[in-house]
Amino acid sequence: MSEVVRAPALQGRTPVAVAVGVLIERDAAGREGRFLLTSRPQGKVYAGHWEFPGGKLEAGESVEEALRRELHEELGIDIDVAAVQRWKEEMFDYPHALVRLHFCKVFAWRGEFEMREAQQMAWQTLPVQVRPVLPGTIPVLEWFAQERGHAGPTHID
Ligand SMILES: Nc1nc2c([nH]c(=O)n2[C@H]2C[C@H](O)[C@@H](COP(=O)(O)OP(=O)(O)OP(=O)(O)O)O2)c(=O)[nH]1
Repeated sequence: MSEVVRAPALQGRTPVAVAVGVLIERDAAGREGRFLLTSRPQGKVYAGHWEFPGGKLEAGESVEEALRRELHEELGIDIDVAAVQRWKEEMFDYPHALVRLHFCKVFAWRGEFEMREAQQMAWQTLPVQVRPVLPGTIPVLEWFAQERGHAGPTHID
């Protein structure tokens, strides 16, 4: 994926805004544990690559509203917009699009997981065992490594 640029020269292009949900399990003491990855469905770019669930904002939507809609559409779960915690933003220049990823932490959801786009899901810790991971997902794994004091690889190439 050498053509993917993490810090692009923008050249006047407007990035596509994407809301990304980092669903994290917490223990009784509030310590963060496993996080959810899903595979990109067939028919999409990077089909089969693992990522955090989410998708593009529609007109007039906030990041939180888009995330609520996407998680419902893709996974069948419901979240409260007010409980979404903005975490980080990252821009990626893919061959198919320039995207601005709005990564949000989500700790609470309702409903049973249902893979509505025939994707797969996997609860993971570092190092991530599923592969291949989408390039735009790797920074998140690095942020987790920093937060958690994890040394060594974050995923398998
Ligand atoms: N969902 C998600 N998208 C990511 C991540 N990292 C990353 O670079 N992306 C990129 C891939 C895509 O170019 C874009 C998300 O677009 P998408 O095609 O999944 O969005 P969508 O569900 O709205 O798709 P569609 O309606 O256009 O079919 O963001 C990530 O961790 N999660």
